[in-house]
Amino acid sequence: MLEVSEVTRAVTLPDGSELSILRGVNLRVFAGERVAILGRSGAGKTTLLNLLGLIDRPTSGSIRFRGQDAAALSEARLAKLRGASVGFVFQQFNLLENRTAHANVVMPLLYGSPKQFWQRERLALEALRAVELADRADQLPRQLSGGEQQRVAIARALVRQPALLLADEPTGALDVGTGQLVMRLLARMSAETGSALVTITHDLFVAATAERILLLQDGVLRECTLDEAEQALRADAREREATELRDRV
Ligand SMILES: Nc1ncnc2c1ncn2[C@@H]1O[C@H](COP(=O)(O)OP(=O)(O)OP(=O)(O)O)[C@@H](O)[C@H]1O
Repeated sequence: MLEVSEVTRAVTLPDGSELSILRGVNLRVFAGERVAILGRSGAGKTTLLNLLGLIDRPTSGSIRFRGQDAAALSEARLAKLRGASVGFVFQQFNLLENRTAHANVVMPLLYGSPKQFWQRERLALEALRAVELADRADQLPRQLSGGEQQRVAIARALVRQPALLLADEPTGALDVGTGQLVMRLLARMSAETGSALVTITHDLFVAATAERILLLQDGVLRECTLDEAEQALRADAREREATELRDRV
């Protein structure tokens, strides 16, 4: 479904030097799979998410999405593919504040197929029912708890039945218990809809809910067990602490 080969991403800093963020990322995600990408702060997780979600283009390497080479598509075709095939869930929910839960979920359907457009009211209500929030459809985000807002965001992400659901620190703004409920809901929804779920996180508990764990470190991705990921993150943290101490003295 998604095939990433030897992808690099570099940015030019204000002083003219190049910062190499991703140095040769390889990844295959199959339909319906649940994958976690784990990495410490600054490892390049958001940079990678923007590439997987067809928001940015790589500096080099290739991204194939459902058999199509992303590099060969115009901006307009890429945006169309993204709208139809990728759903996003963010740490801060990103709901429109002055729109009801139902109106938020309707939003992506305004840009959908003619059938999705004409059936938008019903489809949005069904999506809210799937996350058990149909009875809160007419409420504004501020009238909902954090966990409920994230469930609305999940309904919005899935309402066009995307092949890929990308979740960026989806539990980051929630307490532990609510975060677990949200992760269980994401796993259930991905199983029910057949969407692949790629969750980007620095939280080992969140990563533990995936079928496959990949660690982003030194600009590359490698598959690992939860124990290996934990050790690598600990070693990273120790190294950073030592550097900070050295810089202070
Ligand atoms: N456009 C840019 N210009 C300069 N530096 C950038 C740019 N984009 C990313 N970076 C740097 O690249 C590194 C990776 O950034 P990124 O946001 O992808 O990390 P992350 O793993 O998502 O971090 P966090 O978990 O803290 O959000 C960081 O050091 C960041 O400062």
